[in-house]
Amino acid sequence: MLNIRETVVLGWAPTPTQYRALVRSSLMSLCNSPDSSYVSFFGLGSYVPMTSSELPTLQAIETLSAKAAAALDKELMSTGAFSIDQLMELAGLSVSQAVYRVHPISKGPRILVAVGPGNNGGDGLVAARHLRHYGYQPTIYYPKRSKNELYQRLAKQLEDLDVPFVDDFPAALNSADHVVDAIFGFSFSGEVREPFPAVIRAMEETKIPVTSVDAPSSWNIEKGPPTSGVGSLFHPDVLVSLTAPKPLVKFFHGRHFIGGRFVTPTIAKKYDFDVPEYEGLDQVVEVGPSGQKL
Ligand SMILES: NC(=O)C1=CN([C@@H]2O[C@H](COP(=O)(O)OP(=O)(O)OC[C@H]3O[C@@H](n4cnc5c(N)ncnc54)[C@H](O)[C@@H]3O)[C@@H](O)[C@H]2O)[C@H](O)CC1
Ligand SMILES: [K+]
Repeated sequence: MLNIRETVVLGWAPTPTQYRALVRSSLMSLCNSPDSSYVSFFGLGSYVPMTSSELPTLQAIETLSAKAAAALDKELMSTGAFSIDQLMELAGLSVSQAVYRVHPISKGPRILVAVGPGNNGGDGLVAARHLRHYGYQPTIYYPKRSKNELYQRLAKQLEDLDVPFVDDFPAALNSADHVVDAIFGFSFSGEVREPFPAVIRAMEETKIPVTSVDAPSSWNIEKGPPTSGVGSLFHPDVLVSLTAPKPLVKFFHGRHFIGGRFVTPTIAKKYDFDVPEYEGLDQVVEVGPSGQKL
């Protein structure tokens, strides 16, 4: 959409409704810009009478709390009639597509995937398989292997593709071109327990780009990065929010994608978020700071 200055230059006279939309979208981008003093400088809000509900808030992106995300997951697998395998396959496929977009093979094929003990880790295992089929060379760090049959099958599928599993994450980082952080998602809570503190520290310090699955691991789902200690300096370059962003996104400043193309309009309405506009075959949509499609 054109911004206010562009419309003035073009000499186009907007109708009151169009003007209102322009003011709103300009305010939205200004509010989300690092220099929000522009808002008062232009005094845009005073040109058109706007109700308080029309005025954008600083963080307009729609988010799902950890509790709501877990309830939604449960609902998809009960009334929604999905199996966990299906959801995880689509979640992992989304992650693989986001990695393909931000880190094409020409930037380096070696993808180190850090896999946690729960479903976030499962998304990472699925993403690694797709990345392998795209021609990348994934390596898996999976220190807390689950006995659950689903994860065992996902690991076997990778072994059958000769994808290596390694025990030393910091060492593996030395020969990686990109990292996928699939350690913890929306069920993470408290302080990071062993053996993951060293892994989070390595991701804090590395210069290699990191893509986090659903949440930067170690961040509180509502409050973002810990104020001190492990994870307080962890700022991944890319985040793939699954189904809908979690509240922690307001602390995230990198490239942000939404994936998990399986939500029905009815479920989205019930949980009060919009399904993003996926294009064509895409399993991810890149969004800006206020959740708008880029
Ligand atoms: N609908 C969707 O969008 C889907 C998302 N998926 C992914 O699933 C995760 C949530 O998975 P869940 O199994 O509930 O939990 P996590 O993977 O986040 O982690 C649980 C795991 O971690 C351990 N743990 C928790 N806190 C700590 C800690 N402080 N230190 C060490 N370990 C910890 C806990 O014991 C468990 O073992 C979601 O984010 C998406 O990525 C689904 O794949 C598909 C549907
Ligand atoms: K993660």
